[in-house]
Amino acid sequence: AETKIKELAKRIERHNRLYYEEDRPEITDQEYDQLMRELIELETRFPELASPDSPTQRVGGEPLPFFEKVVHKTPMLSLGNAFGEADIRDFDRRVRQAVGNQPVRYVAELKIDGLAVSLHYENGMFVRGATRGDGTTGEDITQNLKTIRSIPLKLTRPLTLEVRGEAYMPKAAFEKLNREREERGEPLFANPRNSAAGSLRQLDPKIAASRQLDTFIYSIGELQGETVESHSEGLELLESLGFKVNKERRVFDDIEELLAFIDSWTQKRPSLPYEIDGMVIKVDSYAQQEELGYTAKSPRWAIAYKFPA
Ligand SMILES: COc1nc2nc(N)nc(N)c2nc1C
Repeated sequence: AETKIKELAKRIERHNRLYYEEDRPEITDQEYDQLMRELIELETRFPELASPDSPTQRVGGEPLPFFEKVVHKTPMLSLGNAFGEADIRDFDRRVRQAVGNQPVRYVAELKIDGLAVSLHYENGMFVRGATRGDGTTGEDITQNLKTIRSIPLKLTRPLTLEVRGEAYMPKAAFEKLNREREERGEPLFANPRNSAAGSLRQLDPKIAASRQLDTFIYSIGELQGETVESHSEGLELLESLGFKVNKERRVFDDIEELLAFIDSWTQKRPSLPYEIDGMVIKVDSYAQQEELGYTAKSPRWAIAYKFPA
């Protein structure tokens, strides 16, 4: 049975890759569902042979009676806001003052309009995921997060770490979901952010599994034994570990070019397949981030530029 389970899992993973990443499935949905049913049946008969990163984890198990609480090891902070160019220049001035006029490199990233989540891995295995909650205590939504295919169940290396990012619903999935709800006479979701939040707060993971949710990971927590000097390197490491990291990020040594980049995204925003509500600008150097530190609720080394509503 063990070889059968391993072989079935491999076949299903290959079909997942063909379907989700290369968009060229080789088998019909019915054949795929048959393979999945076989694997679920074998894992039910031999639970000790079911691996935690089995593709059956993606379909969601039994509904939970309630969500456990999770106390975040380090609080999930919010970002200070900038509403215009002047605020960004003020931020830049404050940063340069605080680091004693060393050269400063920034990373500018898209600010995805979704739900902040924290993902905890032990020896490379996804063990727990939680919502931000009030920043200190969130809800354990591990079962729901396991159904999001862009969240790796097993990293490419057996590292123990925590990462944070945004879970979101692509615009197309949001529109399709609302069309289906309209046909069923159900209330519509107001926007992709609400539908992502609503989907991840369901006690029944099969609902989250049906909602085509996705993620972009944007920060890496404490990490033993790795020497990563900057945020941009951290994002490269996250990609190499198997996380989905947004590609529309760029580093800047010059604030004028950064401002032009922000302007360009203000224009290009409608063309994105997901909603963003701004940009996030971060000091790239971890050493400088340390020097800058935090206020009671936000890092001094980052700021969120909010697009005009
Ligand atoms: C460092 O803290 C953060 N970084 C972020 N980065 C991006 N791209 N998007 C966010 N929403 C975000 N939020 C926080 C609290």
